[in-house]
Amino acid sequence: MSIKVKSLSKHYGQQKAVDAISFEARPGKILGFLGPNGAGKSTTMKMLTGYLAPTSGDAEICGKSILTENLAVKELIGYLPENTPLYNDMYVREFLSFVGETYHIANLSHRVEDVIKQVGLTPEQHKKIGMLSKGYKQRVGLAQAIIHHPSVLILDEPTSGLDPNQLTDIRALIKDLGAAKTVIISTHIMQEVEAICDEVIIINNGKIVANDTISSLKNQYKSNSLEEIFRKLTG
Ligand SMILES: Nc1ncnc2c1ncn2[C@@H]1O[C@H](COP(=O)(O)OP(=O)(O)OP(=O)(O)O)[C@@H](O)[C@H]1O
Repeated sequence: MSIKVKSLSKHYGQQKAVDAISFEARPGKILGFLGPNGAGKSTTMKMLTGYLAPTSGDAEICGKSILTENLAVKELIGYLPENTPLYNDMYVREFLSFVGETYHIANLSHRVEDVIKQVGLTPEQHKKIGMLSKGYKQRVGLAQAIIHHPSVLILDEPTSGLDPNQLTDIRALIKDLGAAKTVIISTHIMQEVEAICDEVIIINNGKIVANDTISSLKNQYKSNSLEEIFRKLTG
């Protein structure tokens, strides 16, 4: 298992944003992390990536604890946060080199070259990040998430606000990356889940209400519509 979440919680005052959730994720699978607004998806992702300390519980990323091996965990994970914060005044290559340096990547200029190709940034590679369209900014976000060859990718709504062409490209890229890595992706687009995810977790009010493959959820709820199942479990 490359991700093992053990009774993880985050409380904000009285509110249990994430309430003792446990789940596992393995390599070669894309796990869809679904739930209504405010369900606790981003909070969970921030805890797994070491950006937010849990109130209780723990998680292991490739055997390393998020509580005690925070630095090792950051090296194992590529993270694309919601509303990707990027340095708008930096050029694409400059930014990716900067990120690469923080990971002490050998042959960095080659790696930057490769990652630019991989995410389809070649035509825009000489621009400042602030000049890029949303879809290309998202590609820069993905590039910074994969530059250090992480085993685990955590992507928080990576396709929100993209046009249909960009959407197709980014989904294909995520699917491609998912072949060798463990990928967790949060999204509100059920079509996307059907297109790229192998398994789904549905979270509601900080608790897991479903954790299964799409086909077995459909069987269990006797419905062919993931949207309908989502509404049933979270409405
Ligand atoms: N820093 C914070 N302080 C207080 N409450 C917070 C904080 N961050 C998140 N919350 C609350 O925790 C709950 C879970 O938020 P979270 O952002 O994890 O939800 P989400 O499932 O990612 O939602 P969305 O789909 O809208 O992105 C929400 O009720 C939110 O208001």
